[in-house]
Amino acid sequence: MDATAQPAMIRLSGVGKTYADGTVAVHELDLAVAPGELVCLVGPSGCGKSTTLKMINRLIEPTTGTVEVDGEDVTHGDPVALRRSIGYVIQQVGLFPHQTIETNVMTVPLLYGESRSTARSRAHELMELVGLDAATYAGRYPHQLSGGQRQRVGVARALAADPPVLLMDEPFGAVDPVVRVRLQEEFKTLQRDLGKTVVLVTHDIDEAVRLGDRVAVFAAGGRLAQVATPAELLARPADDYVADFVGSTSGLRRLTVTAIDPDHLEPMDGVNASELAGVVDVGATLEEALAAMLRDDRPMVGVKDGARFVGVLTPTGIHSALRASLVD
Ligand SMILES: Nc1ncnc2c1ncn2[C@@H]1O[C@H](COP(=O)(O)OP(=O)(O)OP(=O)(O)O)[C@@H](O)[C@H]1O
Repeated sequence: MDATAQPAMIRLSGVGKTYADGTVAVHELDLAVAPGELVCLVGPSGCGKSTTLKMINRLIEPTTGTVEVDGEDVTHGDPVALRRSIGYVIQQVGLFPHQTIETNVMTVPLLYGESRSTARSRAHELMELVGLDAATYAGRYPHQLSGGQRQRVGVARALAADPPVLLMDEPFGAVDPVVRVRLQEEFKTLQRDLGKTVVLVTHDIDEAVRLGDRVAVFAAGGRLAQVATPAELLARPADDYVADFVGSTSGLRRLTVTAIDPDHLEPMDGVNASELAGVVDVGATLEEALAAMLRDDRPMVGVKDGARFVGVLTPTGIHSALRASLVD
């Protein structure tokens, strides 16, 4: 995408960062993030992802280029006001250890001058929003929560000021893989519902393609190798570096990001319902359809559009859909 042409909530133009010791952390980066979009920055360790994120909220000042948030050049404003308008979630959540969860989440509303009772009810509302039962957890201390629950509190606290923009640095990095996938799915739904603009740093390509509307792949020296939708990135990596980074299992990952296409369904006629491995919605991914077939050990899954059956999907249909996504 041309970083100067589209409407953007966040626009980085020619942004570079060279540290005092001469390390080029980010090199002439152009990236525009649309309102409500979730863009993942992914790449190996040390390629400038965190530096990029911190230049958006001015925890780090760029050496070159401009950073705009909602049309304002952030280098000209007050950095404290800027940081209040941008939620920031990091891996080690940074909760206050000697304060209860409720007090941790109330910090931001109180900073904004809310009364204690309004701040408390806002904190409870936010806890429920991220899937934590306020009655159970409000009075607990951070060490009495699991890693995944602490991460939820971190997200609740970042949402407390209702910022239009959230920056997240490896937000799900500290939790085990099973909890991680659940948090990712819940976060994606929450982000869609709230319409926040999100830039999320991860080194995990699976997380990036699962969560991102678009994925920006970084290479050493803070060079942007490709920005694309997950499906495009997996089907058409821009060069050998990206192809290698998305890996030899990119075919499997494409199952996760490719939706069922009604053109690849077979008619329902003559199919006995007992032959079906359940029913999925036409908006489901190929991964969900294949998972249903493997789970029930049946070679086809029914596909519904609302209440209406639109056909059945077989492994051959999945194969055709994957091939078609390569030539689209
Ligand atoms: N204060 C600093 N002074 C000098 N070099 C730095 C400084 N901070 C970061 N760097 C270097 O800048 C480069 C980019 O670092 P950055 O933290 O942005 O990478 P990253 O992609 O987020 O890495 P990771 O995935 O390991 O967190 C690295 O080579 C790092 O060593």
